[in-house]
Amino acid sequence: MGILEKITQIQEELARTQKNKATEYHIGLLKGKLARYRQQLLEPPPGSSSSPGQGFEVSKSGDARVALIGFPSVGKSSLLSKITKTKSEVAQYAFTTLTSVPGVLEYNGSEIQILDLPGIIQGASEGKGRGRQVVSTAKTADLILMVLDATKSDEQRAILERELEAVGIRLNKERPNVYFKIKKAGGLKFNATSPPKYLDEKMVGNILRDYKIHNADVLIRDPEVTVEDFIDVINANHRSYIPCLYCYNKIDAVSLEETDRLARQPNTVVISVSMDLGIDDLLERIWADLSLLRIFTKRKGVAPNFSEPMVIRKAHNSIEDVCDAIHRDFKSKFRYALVWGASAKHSPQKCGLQHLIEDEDVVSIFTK
Ligand SMILES: Nc1nc2c(ncn2[C@@H]2O[C@H](COP(=O)(O)OP(=O)(O)OP(=O)(O)O)[C@@H](O)[C@H]2O)c(=O)[nH]1
Ligand SMILES: [K+]
Ligand SMILES: [Mg+2]
Repeated sequence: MGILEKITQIQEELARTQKNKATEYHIGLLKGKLARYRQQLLEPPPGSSSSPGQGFEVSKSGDARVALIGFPSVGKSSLLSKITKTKSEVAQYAFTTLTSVPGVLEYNGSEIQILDLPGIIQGASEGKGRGRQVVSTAKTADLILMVLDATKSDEQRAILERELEAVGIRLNKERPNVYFKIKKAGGLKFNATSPPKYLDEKMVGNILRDYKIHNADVLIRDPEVTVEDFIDVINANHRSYIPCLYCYNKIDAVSLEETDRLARQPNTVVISVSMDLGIDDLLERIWADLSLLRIFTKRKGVAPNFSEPMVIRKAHNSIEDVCDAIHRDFKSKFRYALVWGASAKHSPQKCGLQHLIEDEDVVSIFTK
């Protein structure tokens, strides 16, 4: 039996198994198997050196990467052509775009790479169309912009989410708070900081055995961790946690009421590329969701250049991170920094490597 059939078989079994206390261990095991087979499906065939995304790779450039993901003809290429200087072919027929087309969005002094991609359809993660390459490319993005057609049914959103889920992408989700370490001996050591609601030692042991893992330390640090989350922890190397912004295009073709309903969904923006509606709002949201910070570096006696910020990630916002971004061994020469702006208690504040900066701070670094 091929992997695809095995996957279908498990999905069918999951669908017909009633969820209750007696079946929960079996369901957990099935979910673990399903994740294992999906992973095999994504691995390149033995002997080939090609990665699943091959043919699509565009080198990363700029401060961050945004991937446009959506069904055919929702307006991905129209959007790329609108917000960057790149012109990607636009047409009424599906699958106009056949490869990845990069463009550069200049925003807040930063350069954001926008990747226009072919449309994907249901079954993409299993290899339909160019789906596999598209979803693998999505994995490399700092933000997924899911482009949806406001005139189409609500179902499109859920179908696309499932396709991305199937290749190990987790949208708008934190990595599960679980400590997991495979050992050489000692059996399973299962602990939890407070009683987990959806997991226990037997469940975890069953799933791990199916993965042929017999010795491991498991510490569940969050009682809300589910079976799916735990399976993600086992497969951590193949999981990407990526923010997703849902963007409904073509609102010119639906009623105001419908536009309003769509706009109220979480993490959602509504636009019309052809009527130029909502584009500024979209760019603002892209910027916010990328969690980037601008800092202006200043040399002694010279005013900072406010048109050319240095762009770093909010999650890595110490002076040490700034040094690392300038040069690999810059911090070995570091003496102190002077900081002006929101993060400074007084202006300027003299700071060490651990100081955390905020958006639009001005920083002067003094070296040995
Ligand atoms: N009504 C309306 N039509 C739009 C809008 N934006 C794009 N379109 C039309 O939608 C069709 C598809 O646009 P594309 O940009 O080629 O769509 P795509 O998502 O790149 O399509 P594929 O590359 O085939 O996946 C074209 O006929 C566009 O003119 C919009 O805001 N409103
Ligand atoms: K099209
Ligand atoms: Mg296109």
